[in-house]
Amino acid sequence: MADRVVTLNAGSSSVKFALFAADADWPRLIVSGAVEGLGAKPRFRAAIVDGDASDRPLAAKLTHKQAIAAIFEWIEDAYPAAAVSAIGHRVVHGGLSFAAPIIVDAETLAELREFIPLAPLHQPHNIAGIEVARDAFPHVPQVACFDTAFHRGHAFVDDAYALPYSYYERGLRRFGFHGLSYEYISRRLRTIDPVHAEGGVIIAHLGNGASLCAMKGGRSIATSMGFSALEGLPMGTRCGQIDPGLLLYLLQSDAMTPEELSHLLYERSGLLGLSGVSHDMRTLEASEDPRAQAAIAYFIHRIKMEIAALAAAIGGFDALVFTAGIGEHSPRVRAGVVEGLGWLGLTLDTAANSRNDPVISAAQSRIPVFVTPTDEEAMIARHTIETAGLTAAAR
Ligand SMILES: Nc1ncnc2c1ncn2[C@@H]1O[C@H](COP(=O)(O)OP(=O)(O)O)[C@@H](O)[C@H]1O
Ligand SMILES: CC(=O)OP(=O)(O)O
Ligand SMILES: [Mg+2]
Repeated sequence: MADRVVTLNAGSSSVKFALFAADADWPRLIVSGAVEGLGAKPRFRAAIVDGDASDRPLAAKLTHKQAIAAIFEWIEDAYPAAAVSAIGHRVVHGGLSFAAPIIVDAETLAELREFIPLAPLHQPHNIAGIEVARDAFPHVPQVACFDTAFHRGHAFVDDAYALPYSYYERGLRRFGFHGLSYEYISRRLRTIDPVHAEGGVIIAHLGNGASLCAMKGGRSIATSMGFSALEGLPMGTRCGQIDPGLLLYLLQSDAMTPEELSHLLYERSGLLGLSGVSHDMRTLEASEDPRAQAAIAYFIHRIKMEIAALAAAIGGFDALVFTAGIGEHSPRVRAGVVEGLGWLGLTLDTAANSRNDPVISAAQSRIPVFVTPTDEEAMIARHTIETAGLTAAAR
């Protein structure tokens, strides 16, 4: 039987998982699922490809570790014969040290813990995933796949903050995130539109976390996120671009503690903070509250501004791609962005946009606009198969 690979993608309130077979040119999905609603009303759901689906509530106070343990129990129950050959983890921060996927050992795990303050919504849960997986499958390689890796190799001007140079040398620089998603889209675009894929491409990954990536020849040149996953676009609960002077003001004049400030910026800001209604775009779009509408308008405005800035970083672009929850499913946000960039030569096909078609630009648009579903799980599986050396055995 072909090797089996499990992937884990642990975020602030959910843990997504998947089981893949390593028996083709590209990982073949067998089952995908998630524990969602952690901290509120957690649910477990799983769907077997061409098979049954399950969806059930879980205990209210479930921790991330317990959620991950429940996922492994389910996999072992559902697939007792499926020897798992490797487990791949999305790890959002790899700092300066990790520019490619690696098999995790005790030393790397200790190093990954050092990045927890740089990604407090993700890194602790990513590490918990590795720990639980190691306990459940002690003899199976655990592969860490980094969100930051795709962006390593940026030029100094796209990597630096204008602090004293010694800070740059210490690693206080712009890392960028969502790299597994960008890498996947970069590969997909090569099959969808090979000509434009080699040119300047801007990808808008608009999910709960949101960022933009400017690529050339399929490689990341610049991105809107920086040292942490706070910079750039406003997000579900994160602030995005902000004046550092304002943070100093909150620390000094409001006497906020660093913990309070962190909570404000990561969990009480963004769409939730502006609207006072929700972090969730679907809820905001359905709301008649003027603040919900203002939050959407702000989101669209910042996306337009950041796209124009990234366009300057790569000397103009030949294609725009929308992906992730909002990018794939919100005609309203995409219309706001594309119509707002009409001066750059983008023209929307309104009907195609309302259908979430793969191409939403009009025939006369100078720049084509795509809607492409992302697949971080498949990218993790691919890296895991390669890093754990399963490819040759599987083919
Ligand atoms: N049909 C839709 N219309 C508008 N927004 C949507 C739709 N479906 C999903 N979204 C939004 O996508 C976001 C979640 O994106 P997703 O990529 O799943 O996030 P995560 O970062 O948790 O992986 C939420 O704001 C959600 O409301
Ligand atoms: C890095 C990041 O923001 O990830 P997510 O979109 O999964 O929250
Ligand atoms: Mg995500």
